[in-house]
Amino acid sequence: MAGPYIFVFTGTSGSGRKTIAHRIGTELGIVPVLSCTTRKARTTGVKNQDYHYISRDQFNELDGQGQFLQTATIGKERYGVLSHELDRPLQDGRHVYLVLNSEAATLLKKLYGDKVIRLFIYVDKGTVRERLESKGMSYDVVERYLEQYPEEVVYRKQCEHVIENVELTRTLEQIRVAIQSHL
Ligand SMILES: Nc1nc2c(ncn2[C@@H]2O[C@H](COP(=O)(O)OP(=O)(O)O)[C@@H](O)[C@H]2O)c(=O)[nH]1
Ligand SMILES: Nc1ncnc2c1ncn2[C@@H]1O[C@H](COP(=O)(O)OP(=O)(O)O)[C@@H](O)[C@H]1O
Repeated sequence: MAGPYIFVFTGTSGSGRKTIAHRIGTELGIVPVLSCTTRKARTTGVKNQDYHYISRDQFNELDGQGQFLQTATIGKERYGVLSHELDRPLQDGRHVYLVLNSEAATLLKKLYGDKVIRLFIYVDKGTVRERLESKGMSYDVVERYLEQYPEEVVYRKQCEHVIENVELTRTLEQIRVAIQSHL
């Protein structure tokens, strides 16, 4: 078996990256590496599945100790991946997956090279709005996602796989095939 690989789910916000990543990760036994965030959990997500939700003080303490591989400030909130959470499973020879924006995906690619496989997930803007509004996502978040869309969508050109998430079952099948082509 090749690897271990770092599968990075990236793409446009609200396209289904977290949903798809956790479904496929669980199915294929790939280790999730969750980011820490200072943002509050949303009622529309599965708490503790998406992030390690920590306080700003905790974040600053970990940051001061140099424990993060990288950090980002998005809006008013901070995000970061703990180095040991990524390196430990890799040292054990286990494949991992993360859900990250393009900035963090690019950094991982620079650091880990061919080990990193980026899966770019997207849907059109109208679908983002429709899906998120129907799930009760706040107006502000939906607007922010739509505003970021033009900037985020161009990153697909640099990713190893690009998949439009129209129908979930079909998307999962496409992702499964993409991942298994590396294993
Ligand atoms: N640069 C960076 N981005 C991250 C990290 N963790 C998560 N992200 C991305 O930052 C964005 C966070 O925005 P947010 O509105 O909270 O979106 P959501 O968590 O995807 O619903 C998403 O695109 C995440 O994939 C990280 O450690 N570093
Ligand atoms: N193929 C799909 N069809 C309909 N709804 C979907 C599909 N994929 C994901 N969703 C829903 O879209 C919303 C956004 O998904 P999420 O995984 O949070 O996206 P992201 O992580 O890219 O922001 C969630 O409510 C999720 O259940």
